[in-house]
Amino acid sequence: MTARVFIDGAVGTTGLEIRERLEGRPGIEPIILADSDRKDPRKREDALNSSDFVILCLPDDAAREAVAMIRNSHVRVIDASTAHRVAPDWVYGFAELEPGQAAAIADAARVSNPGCYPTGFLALVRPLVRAGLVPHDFPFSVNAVSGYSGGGKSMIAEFEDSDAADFTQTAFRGYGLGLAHKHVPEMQKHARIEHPPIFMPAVVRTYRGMVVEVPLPLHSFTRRPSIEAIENALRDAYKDSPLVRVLPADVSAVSIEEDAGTDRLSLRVFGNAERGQARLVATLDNLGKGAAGAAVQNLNIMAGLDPVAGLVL
Ligand SMILES: NC(=O)C1=CN([C@@H]2O[C@H](COP(=O)(O)OP(=O)(O)OC[C@H]3O[C@@H](n4cnc5c(N)ncnc54)[C@H](OP(=O)(O)O)[C@@H]3O)[C@@H](O)[C@H]2O)C=CC1
Ligand SMILES: CC(=O)N[C@@H](CCC(=O)OP(=O)(O)O)C(=O)O
Repeated sequence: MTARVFIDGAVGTTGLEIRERLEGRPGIEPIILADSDRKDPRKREDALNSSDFVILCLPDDAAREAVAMIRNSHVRVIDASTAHRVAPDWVYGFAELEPGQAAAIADAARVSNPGCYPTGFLALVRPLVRAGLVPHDFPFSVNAVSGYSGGGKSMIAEFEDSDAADFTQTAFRGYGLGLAHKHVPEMQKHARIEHPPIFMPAVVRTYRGMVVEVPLPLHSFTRRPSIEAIENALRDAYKDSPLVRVLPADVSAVSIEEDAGTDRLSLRVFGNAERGQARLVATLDNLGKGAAGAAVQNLNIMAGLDPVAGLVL
């Protein structure tokens, strides 16, 4: 059976990447509206109600609007936006996050794709909290840098189009300074931690890629876990995953390009045993496992296909 997949927002940054991953795949028929129709509410409503799957690659408000337009109970939705990531009636689309999560996604009618930064943070910390190695009331902090495609078409123009009103030549820009970034509730909820993490994001002058870091003062924890225990917990959590890799910390530097252009997520545990300090580092592509790769992985799981079909490993 061929699955009809409507991509709403197909000419946006994430939508285009999803199309690339679905093109020419057996068992999948992508539905894309013509440029003249793609914002026509009637045409969208028709497409939203006549597909097997809908992937929303829209700003949050437009994603909420699209969900409200769906009347056909057969239609299953994957939302790439922030709109439903902490909604209780949506399944969180991070297959590797919990035992049983892939099965929940496979059965779900509504799946919310994780945010790009939370993907790195949650992959690093959730297994440690689950195993009791880090207390659930620990005051986490997260440092992260992203390529500018993370901000979609408008941020791409800001960095590339010298005619854009907000054109910038900056190399590094820290933001989220009010500590109210839209990804924080999602990080807190799905890590199952007591306090919102202090999130320190930055955007840098490269198109795609991310480095997400979490520092851990192991000496301050009652169980004072070793660096090896932390790394082993992560290895154990992802031992069956083709996309999430735990790599040895045998490098002297980590670069943002490391997983750019792929759908992988790489984790490393650096540290200083004597000082009882660890530095957890995740690399990924904001448009790969951080967006389009995760959406296609979720579609594969929901449609009963090979979970990594169409993905770049
Ligand atoms: N970029 C990234 O790395 C990531 C993005 N996401 C999320 O994915 C979603 C899409 O982001 P991204 O692709 O970056 O954004 P873009 O701005 O690049 O693309 C959004 C697309 O949606 C279209 N659109 C806006 N409103 C409507 C509407 N009412 N009806 C139909 N189409 C509409 C836009 O049209 P037009 O072309 O005319 O502007 C545009 O093509 C967002 O919610 C974002 O938060 C999630 C993870 C990572
Ligand atoms: C560099 C940059 O600006 N990034 C975006 C997040 C990108 C993203 O993934 O947004 P969603 O997951 O919420 O869709 C931001 O910080 O708002």
